[in-house]
Amino acid sequence: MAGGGESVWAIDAHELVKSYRGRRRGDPPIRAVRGVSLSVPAGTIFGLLGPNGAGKSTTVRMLATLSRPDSGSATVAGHDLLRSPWNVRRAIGIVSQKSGADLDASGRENLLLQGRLYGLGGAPLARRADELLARFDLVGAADRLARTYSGGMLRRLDVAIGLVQRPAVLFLDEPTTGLDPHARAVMWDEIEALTADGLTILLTTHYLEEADRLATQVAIIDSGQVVVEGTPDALKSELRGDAVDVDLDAEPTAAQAEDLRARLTALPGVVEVVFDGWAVRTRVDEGAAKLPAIFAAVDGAGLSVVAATVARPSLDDVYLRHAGHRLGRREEVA
Ligand SMILES: Nc1ncnc2c1ncn2[C@@H]1O[C@H](COP(=O)(O)OP(=O)(O)OP(=O)(O)O)[C@@H](O)[C@H]1O
Repeated sequence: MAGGGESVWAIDAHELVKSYRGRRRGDPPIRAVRGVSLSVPAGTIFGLLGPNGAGKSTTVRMLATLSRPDSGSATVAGHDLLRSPWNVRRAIGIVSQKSGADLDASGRENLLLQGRLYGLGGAPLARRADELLARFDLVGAADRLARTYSGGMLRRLDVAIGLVQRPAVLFLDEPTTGLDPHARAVMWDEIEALTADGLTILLTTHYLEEADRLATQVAIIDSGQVVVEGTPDALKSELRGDAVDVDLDAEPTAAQAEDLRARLTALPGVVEVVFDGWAVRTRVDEGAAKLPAIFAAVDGAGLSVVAATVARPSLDDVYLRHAGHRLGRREEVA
């Protein structure tokens, strides 16, 4: 018997495939997910990243039993997705991007309603609701209609609703889209704290910094396939060197650019030089230590430095390298 909890993997998916019918008759099928495999250790946060249409939602919908894979297999919380979908359903919580809260009910009522859907009731459910209201800092607003909540409060209520039945695995779809920076930081702390109780979270996000901050492991998905997977640090350390950007006092002429490129590439540790208008962007091993030599090269080419920055490669750079383009971000809706 497949019991929840004993498996090392909270989610173990192999070669999931899903196509949709084309929009019109005769259109080829849309291959939304083309062989996605994921292994998520219990008690960790796994970040699924990718642009619009990459196949993230389809992957999550399959793992959450909301859509049947064309082929492939998976276990979620130790239960086989295809053979025991009801067991999977009982072991998971889903927080979609669109709020699932009833705006005409209070926060507390929303939690009680969700609990009843899962067959809970009486004093244990009332206690669970109180516990979640306290955990998500909603005690003061517990008996107010959800429609009076701020965006951050509503998102916290959404997560609380997803947790009423104590799931082993929580699917969190873009939990901070549309939140202001303060509300986002609060939400990040809340999400991080959830894993302390052993909860496993599959987080889909457009924010690379969100995945970097929260996820133990990330997978970048593009055109229905995982293009790269690893810990944020391992992925970033694959990119050699620091990003050293130097703003110049003028756009270099072709001769100056050529001269500067030669001077820079002659320096030990410089692995890339790109001219970009009035700036020169370089990737340099131990970038901070090389700044004086870089400044001297700029001087030598007859140019002056206006400003310079040294940064470690970000998950953004990793994404660019593997997906071949920057991750498009959605407009923020406050
Ligand atoms: N029900 C559907 N019928 C037809 N095509 C669909 C359906 N759902 C998704 N698709 C298509 O499948 C592909 C993958 O979509 P999916 O929603 O999984 O991507 P996503 O990475 O979640 O994108 P987003 O970030 O926009 O939610 C897209 O080309 C999309 O248009």
